[in-house]
Amino acid sequence: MPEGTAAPVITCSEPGSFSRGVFTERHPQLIEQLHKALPYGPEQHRALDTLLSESIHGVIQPLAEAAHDRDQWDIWGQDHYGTPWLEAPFLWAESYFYRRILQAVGYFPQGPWQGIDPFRPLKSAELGTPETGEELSALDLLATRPADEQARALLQGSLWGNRADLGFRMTSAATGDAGDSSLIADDSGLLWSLLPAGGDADLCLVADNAGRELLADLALVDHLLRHRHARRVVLQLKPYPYYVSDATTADLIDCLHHLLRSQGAAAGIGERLWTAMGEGRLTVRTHPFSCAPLPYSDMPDDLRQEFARATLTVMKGDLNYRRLVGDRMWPPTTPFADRTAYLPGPVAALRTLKSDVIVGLDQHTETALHTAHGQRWRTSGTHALIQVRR
Ligand SMILES: O=P(O)(O)OC[C@@]1(O)O[C@H](CO)[C@@H](O)[C@@H]1O
Repeated sequence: MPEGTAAPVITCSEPGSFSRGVFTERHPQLIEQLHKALPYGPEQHRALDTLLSESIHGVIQPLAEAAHDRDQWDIWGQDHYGTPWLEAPFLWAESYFYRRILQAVGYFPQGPWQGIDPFRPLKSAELGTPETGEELSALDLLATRPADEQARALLQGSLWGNRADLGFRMTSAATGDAGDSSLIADDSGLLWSLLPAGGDADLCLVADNAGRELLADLALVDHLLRHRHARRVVLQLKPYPYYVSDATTADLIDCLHHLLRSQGAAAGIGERLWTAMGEGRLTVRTHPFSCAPLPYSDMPDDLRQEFARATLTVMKGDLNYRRLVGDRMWPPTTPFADRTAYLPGPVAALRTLKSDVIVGLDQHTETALHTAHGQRWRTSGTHALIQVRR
């Protein structure tokens, strides 16, 4: 297939497709939750409902005249404004939907709601769940195991932590698929060969969700720094709330406080990471492109240079995967290395499968998955992958 163009772009136009269900089933539930999450006034409630109705039945409207990023979105949206939401590229439309939620609740303009994350109540609730507590307690036992066993377990924790995505769980709870988990591609050996213990690696971790997933990522980062699998870690977070539970700096701080308030091994992780930030061994970046409705192949030069400096870039989660390989219906056997060749430096994807995009499988694996699960394995979050290109 010719580079980058031939596979169909995923849109929401097909009735019954996963992407259409995100707009027609998941988003109404999300807006319902947002109405209840914070004591919004009538204007905010109205704006949320108007957005929902526009996104299902209407055409894409531009951002408000006064929006600080109106010019940027006018460029990104020039091919899409005025067309039905459900016909626009899924990646573009979903990303813009989240930007419009922020407009509806008044997140950016000066005023009483400036900077109030509409998703924060959902994210905070997750940090207090018994499941989160159990996962942190399990770190005590893990700490008694040999370092390489800990490393492998923490990598798996970070990978499967991606299933704890709040947007995804709105529609997955009813599917009953949760027990059927498996790893459909496992390049973890290659990943560890790029991050040997006692080495000098610079790791760039492009984070995904806050809460449980970020806690698992932080436990992994702590181990990598402690055992010198990495000399320095750059953690890329979102500059503002996005895709329900995507991690911002505020979410990182919440997670660090949560770790510090915990008992045992978890508290130690919090303390070491706090120190590592103070010493510059763990740094945080919030590049505006992290919330762009575009694939990483369109990234600006400064971000490209950031990835080029890293010994390894690890991209967490489903959305990052869509942006990394392109949100298209690729033949599943398309090589991962081909789809990521544009990215300077080695890259790893750690992802549970929650959308239709998939590359890098061998024919036998794809056939077996299809025979056992139909198309559900692509979107149900029951399967995961670790794919690495050196
Ligand atoms: O990036 P994440 O958190 O792993 O997943 C984001 C996600 O829930 O959002 C999209 C649908 O809303 C899907 O691509 C994906 O399942």
